[in-house]
Amino acid sequence: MTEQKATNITWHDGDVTRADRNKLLGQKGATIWFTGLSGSGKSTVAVALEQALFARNKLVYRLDGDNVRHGINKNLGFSAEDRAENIRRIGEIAKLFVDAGVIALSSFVSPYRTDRDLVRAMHAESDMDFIEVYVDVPLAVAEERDPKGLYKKARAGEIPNFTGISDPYEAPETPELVLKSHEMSLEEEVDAVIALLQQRGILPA
Ligand SMILES: Nc1ncnc2c1ncn2[C@@H]1O[C@H](COP(=O)(O)OS(=O)(=O)O)[C@@H](OP(=O)(O)O)[C@H]1O
Ligand SMILES: Nc1ncnc2c1ncn2[C@@H]1O[C@H](COP(=O)(O)OP(=O)(O)O)[C@@H](O)[C@H]1O
Repeated sequence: MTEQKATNITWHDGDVTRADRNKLLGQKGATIWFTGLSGSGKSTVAVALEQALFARNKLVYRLDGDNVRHGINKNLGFSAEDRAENIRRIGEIAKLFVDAGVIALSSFVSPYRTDRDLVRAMHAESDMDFIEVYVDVPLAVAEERDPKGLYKKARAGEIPNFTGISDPYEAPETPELVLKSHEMSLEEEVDAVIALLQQRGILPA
């Protein structure tokens, strides 16, 4: 992919600030970033959390493969370079949601530490909350679940560069939260995220 640097471009500030939008919505935008193997439970937890937050009158939006890899990132595959660009763009999109005052729930394998750390740094640069949640299951559990039948195909050599089988997954070293979805119920996972958001002042106690 040819990289074009942004030159001769000036940021144009508006009169309505992020703080104004947060005040209007009565909430603070933040990114909750789920990472883990395919089949670890990222989407399942994000869907349940979305419902729990919405029930608390919070404006929340999920970013996942369906609305990203089928749309804005449909030109990207699964090489390390394409995954990096996938995650960079998703990081930028999540930031737009946070700037709008929304709680963004992002569920991507995001297997490389440097890619996730870049997104973390992008948020820090703009003074935005970034909560990394590692959905941690042994490969054997994810493979046994195989909700989309992809592990079977990967083992048969039909999917190259499949995370956990023929491609690496670099576990987070200091995530804000670890959810062992093979040892916790879905309800316990949602409660754990909500408790953390309360602790961080993103949700009222
Ligand atoms: N080679 C390979 N490796 C891993 N996953 C693969 C691959 N090919 C297709 N899939 C399916 O695509 C989903 C992963 O896409 P992501 O955008 O989350 O990947 S990444 O963050 O860019 O690594 C992943 O979705 P989830 O199962 O929801 O995690 C898979 O269903
Ligand atoms: N405690 C749990 N948390 C999340 N998912 C679970 C749990 N127990 C079983 N599962 C199952 O594991 C699978 C996880 O799939 P999915 O959420 O699509 O994973 P991912 O988005 O990480 O690929 C689903 O079939 C889900 O029902």
